[in-house]
Amino acid sequence: MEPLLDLRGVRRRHGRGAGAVTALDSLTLGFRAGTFTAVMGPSGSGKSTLLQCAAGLDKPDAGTVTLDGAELTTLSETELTLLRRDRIGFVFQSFNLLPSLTAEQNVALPLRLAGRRPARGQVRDMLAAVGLAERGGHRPAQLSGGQQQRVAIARALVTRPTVLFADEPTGALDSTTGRGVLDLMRDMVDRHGQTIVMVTHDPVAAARADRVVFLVDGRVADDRGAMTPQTVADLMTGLESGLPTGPAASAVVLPC
Ligand SMILES: Nc1ncnc2c1ncn2[C@@H]1O[C@H](COP(=O)(O)OP(=O)(O)OP(=O)(O)O)[C@@H](O)[C@H]1O
Repeated sequence: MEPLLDLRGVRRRHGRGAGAVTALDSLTLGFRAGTFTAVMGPSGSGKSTLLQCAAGLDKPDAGTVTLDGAELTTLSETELTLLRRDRIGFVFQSFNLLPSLTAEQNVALPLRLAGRRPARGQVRDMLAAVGLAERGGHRPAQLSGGQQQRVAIARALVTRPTVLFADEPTGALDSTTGRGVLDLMRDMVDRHGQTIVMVTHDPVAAARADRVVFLVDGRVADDRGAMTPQTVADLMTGLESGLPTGPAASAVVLPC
């Protein structure tokens, strides 16, 4: 099966001259429809840059990013804006809800920005799908962190995006609340065939995914199917110390 999202030879450098940093180094990765992928790696390994390039929020210096047949790197700014608006959902660690709007208004925002009047019940159904049917009239300050992240997920999904990107979606939540948000994302994949790519530092979160991709220095150091939290943690320890450890050690490809 062709990947729904395909990055080929993606290179992204930040800064100029001697201080320039290679965040992504000829990275090639494909993501199939209806799968939940976790992206892990040491700090500075390029995880956020990967998400930003894949979501059309940042432009690679070289290589291609293709989303459902559309080659992002060839699109004009206007075309890219429309593609991001209609086909990409993004969830951040810090929720990024508008504080003056109710949960319902926050969820309706992407539709309104697209000039679309939400269909009757569309926003309420989305809030119900994330377990917040009764909270539509609440403002973010009246909701817990976990509830705010659910609103952010509802807002990201209301346009029925091709891919949902999540950058540390549980990073600001306690473990119980975080588990609830992960249950929700898992459910979106299992029941609705949503494609999700999530950056996380948390082995427990990564273990909820179908696949775990490990980055080191902007390259894929390992790429696995579903893993246990312990195996993820062992692999991460090996990558962070620069030495392979644990049962997964034989598959770790360390950078030269
Ligand atoms: N706007 C920027 N300007 C300069 N350097 C940047 C910029 N964004 C990222 N970098 C550098 O690019 C590299 C990759 O950064 P990135 O944020 O993608 O890594 P990350 O794996 O998401 O890190 P973390 O886990 O700490 O969030 C790092 O060395 C970072 O310092």
